[in-house]
Amino acid sequence: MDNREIILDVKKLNTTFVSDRRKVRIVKDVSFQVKRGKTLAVVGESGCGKSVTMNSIMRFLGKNAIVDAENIQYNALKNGQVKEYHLESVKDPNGPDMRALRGPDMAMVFQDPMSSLNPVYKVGDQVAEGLLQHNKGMTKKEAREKVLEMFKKLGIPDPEERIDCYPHQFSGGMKQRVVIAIAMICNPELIICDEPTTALDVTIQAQIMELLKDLQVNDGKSIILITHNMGLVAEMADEVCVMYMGRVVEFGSLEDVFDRTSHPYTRALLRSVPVLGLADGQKLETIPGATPNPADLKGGCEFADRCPECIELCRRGEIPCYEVGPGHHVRCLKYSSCPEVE
Ligand SMILES: Nc1ncnc2c1ncn2[C@@H]1O[C@H](COP(=O)(O)OP(=O)(O)OP(=O)(O)O)[C@@H](O)[C@H]1O
Repeated sequence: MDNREIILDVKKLNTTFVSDRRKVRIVKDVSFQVKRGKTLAVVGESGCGKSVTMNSIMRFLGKNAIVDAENIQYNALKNGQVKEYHLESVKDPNGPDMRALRGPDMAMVFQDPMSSLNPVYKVGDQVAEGLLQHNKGMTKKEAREKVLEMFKKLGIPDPEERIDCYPHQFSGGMKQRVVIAIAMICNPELIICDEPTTALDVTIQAQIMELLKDLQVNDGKSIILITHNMGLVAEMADEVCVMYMGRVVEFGSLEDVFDRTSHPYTRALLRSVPVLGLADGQKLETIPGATPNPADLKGGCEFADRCPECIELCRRGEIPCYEVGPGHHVRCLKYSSCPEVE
């Protein structure tokens, strides 16, 4: 697949946090691709490293994080031409290279709108800030017009009045629309949404998801959606990346992961959430055991202690990833007769 089709290519991403006492590797050899104009859902239990993976790509982590990768290639498509950016070689996470990309190319929407908005500034000014920063010649009046246009597009009612309000004057759903406006205002190609609706009630959740789907389908945006909600995955995702303890354990199309589920962890994860409702008398299952502490891991498959199909070999060395079908990758020795993925 060429760079036109792939907007983000991540290969062997590792992130380690360093404290005064020890180093803990949280993200381990993570590889995945995001197709242009498609939605990739990233799922897995709390603490498996989904946010750290995305924050490593965006270089949002603090000084105690060591980010290392073979490749973090962002392929911008502007005026029909592809331009490659190698984010793995960016030295300063807050330097001009990353700052130029964040906003006009890649943007992030976080879970809690309140922590993304500054309570003491008018929402309109917060949305305009990115525009003015990235378009040096733009006047405040022109920026205000663009913000009004964006508010209308995102379904914020009475934009002329709302633009001069403060965050506390907005409901949760409206605040999240403002956060999406901040992410969208510079027209990025790739939007990373980290559980964008977790803090919202169910009806508002559906509206925000519809908005994101519309941005993907009608504006051709590429979306990475981190979520715990398998119903949302089924509705939104073209491809799914399943993570467990900092590793990608299964990656494939929505159909691969939902209908041809291959990794024992994905199977357990799908059985533990009501995807399409349960049959009469059927109980929701839980995954036995608990996620181990990342600092206490031994060799072998991280899921071994909780896996019903574990064999002795699973506890030794690194477990390779196998291609069980076209583009369907599974990190499990059950598939060792399939070709190994690098
Ligand atoms: N700045 C940090 N310093 C040290 N450890 C961290 C830091 N940020 C995250 N971690 C650890 O990294 C692990 C993965 O966290 P992460 O937030 O990526 O999980 P997640 O899969 O996104 O979980 P959730 O679904 O709950 O958001 C956790 O064990 C967390 O404690």
